[in-house]
Amino acid sequence: MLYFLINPNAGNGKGKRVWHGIKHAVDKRDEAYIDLWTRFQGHSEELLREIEFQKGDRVIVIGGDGTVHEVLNALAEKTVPVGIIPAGSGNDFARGLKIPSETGEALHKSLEGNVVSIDAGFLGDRLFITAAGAGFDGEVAKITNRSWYKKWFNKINAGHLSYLVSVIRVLIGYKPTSVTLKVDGQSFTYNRVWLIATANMPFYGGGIMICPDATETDGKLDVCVIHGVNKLKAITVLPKALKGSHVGSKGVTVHKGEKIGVTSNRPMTIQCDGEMTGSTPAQIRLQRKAVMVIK
Ligand SMILES: Nc1ncnc2c1ncn2[C@@H]1O[C@H](COP(=O)(O)OP(=O)(O)OP(=O)(O)O)[C@@H](O)[C@H]1O
Repeated sequence: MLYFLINPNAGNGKGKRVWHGIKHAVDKRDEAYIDLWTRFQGHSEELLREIEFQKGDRVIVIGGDGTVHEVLNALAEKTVPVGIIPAGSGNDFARGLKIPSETGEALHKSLEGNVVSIDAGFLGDRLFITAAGAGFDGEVAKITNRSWYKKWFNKINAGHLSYLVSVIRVLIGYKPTSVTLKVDGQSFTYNRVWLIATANMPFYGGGIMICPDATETDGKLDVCVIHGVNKLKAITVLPKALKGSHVGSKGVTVHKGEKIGVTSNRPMTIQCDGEMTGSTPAQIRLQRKAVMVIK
């Protein structure tokens, strides 16, 4: 069975529009399908956990990173391949997998693409697929998801600008803190830490290439620490991250590992796949080949 999991409100209504745009093509195919519609946060997980999947079943998500995050959490223990038709405002998961942003092409890819197993990160028992970040990016995720302007920017198809506005807002009041980072048992202490991003895939925050070398099949998490710089310098580092050219700059250190521990002097807000998920201290680990995706 083919399951379409649709978040109608992803991308401020784009999810619904995308489904209506492809329904005719889906109906014309021979394969039976069921369309599942999410109604609230967490609903994807409820819907999918009720299904007894059979061999050969697939789930195609129409939504953004938040919906993908929920779907993969529900399917982590199961061998059900997941395709994606991007309909959110950030779509970092689709971008990282090089899924076309054009709906028809993404549908074709979801139906005919290759099934591959990819790694996932875990913060406790919560799975993340793109990145988990503590500090500055956690605050940005928190205020973006609560903001009035996210809807507004989505309406004009400029979802990434919501993150940019939030970055500026957080930058004004953010106070960096000292952090002890443990990477596979080795300890590192950093002062004036702005953020620690633990990435399974290169992009987060709507196209920011925070860990350009992160690969979802290498059995490692890439950890980017931005530290030891004042606000003025941090302002110059952050825009470089849009292209991944911040790596190598003063105040940017990258590690790779499977088990990451973060403790900080002041609690740092944590986001997983763009959703606020608590605060430090945190234990993060990589699980190899944890989920199956279609790409
Ligand atoms: N019917 C619904 N109404 C409101 N929110 C919903 C609904 N269905 C799911 N959600 C929640 O909407 C949130 C945002 O969804 P999603 O991340 O897919 O879209 P987005 O925020 O526009 O895109 P992105 O995360 O890529 O920026 C998710 O946390 C999801 O649980």
